Amino acid sequence: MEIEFQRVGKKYETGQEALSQVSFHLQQGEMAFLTGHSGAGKSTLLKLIMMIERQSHGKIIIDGEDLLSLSRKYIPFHRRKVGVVFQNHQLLFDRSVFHNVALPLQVSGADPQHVAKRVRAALDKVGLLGKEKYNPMALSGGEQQRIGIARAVVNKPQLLLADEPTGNLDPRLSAEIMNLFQEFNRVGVTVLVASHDLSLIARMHHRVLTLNQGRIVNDGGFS
Ligand SMILES: Nc1ncnc2c1ncn2[C@@H]1O[C@H](COP(=O)(O)OP(=O)(O)OP(=O)(O)O)[C@@H](O)[C@H]1O
Repeated sequence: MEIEFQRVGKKYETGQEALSQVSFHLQQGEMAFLTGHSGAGKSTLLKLIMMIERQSHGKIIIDGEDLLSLSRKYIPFHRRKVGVVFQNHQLLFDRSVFHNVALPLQVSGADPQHVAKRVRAALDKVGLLGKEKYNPMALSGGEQQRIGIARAVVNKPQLLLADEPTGNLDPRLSAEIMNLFQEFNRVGVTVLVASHDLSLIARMHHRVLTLNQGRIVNDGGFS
């Protein structure tokens, strides 16, 4: 899935200008990192892609569609094409690993056999197939994050977004999580990861978009 930002700005109702004149183009199947100081606008940029927020200026084209031209009714369809991973993985601790991963499919009304097949395939990809019946609470932080990733990919999204997905993890687990993203990218998924872990980003050798006070100040490879 292709993403294009053309001079995008976002001003919140509070008057806070979170993004300004942001332009970039992420090709179908590309992987990139988004970095910058706290408050630089990383989460806002991801929220615009997910249509949780709407831009105040400029144009966002995703999968050939101008997001401003999409009506409210279309938002759930748009979101289904995008998998999202958060730092605090937002798991339900009163449900099993299986049910946590199944959630997005159940919301879209898929039949139970299809759900079971997709959930197992997603758990297999993140190395948690043997733990489907566990309560997420019984799993380690790294494993919990992998449940979040399985849930993000269970719909087979063409685009995977992550907001500080390694925030609470040690360096080894963080590298494992990043490798997982890389594997999804290898099979054609477009991946955009917001992170402030510069040393980890440097080791991944992907494109890096750097935000500073809402503006892109660098766009390039990490040398
Ligand atoms: N809903 C909102 N209403 C008003 N201002 C907001 C809102 N969300 C974010 N902001 C402001 O917009 C700016 C960018 O915030 P954003 O969360 O996008 O940054 P970030 O780079 O993701 O930061 P962090 O790494 O701390 O999560 C900040 O000044 C923030 O306070």
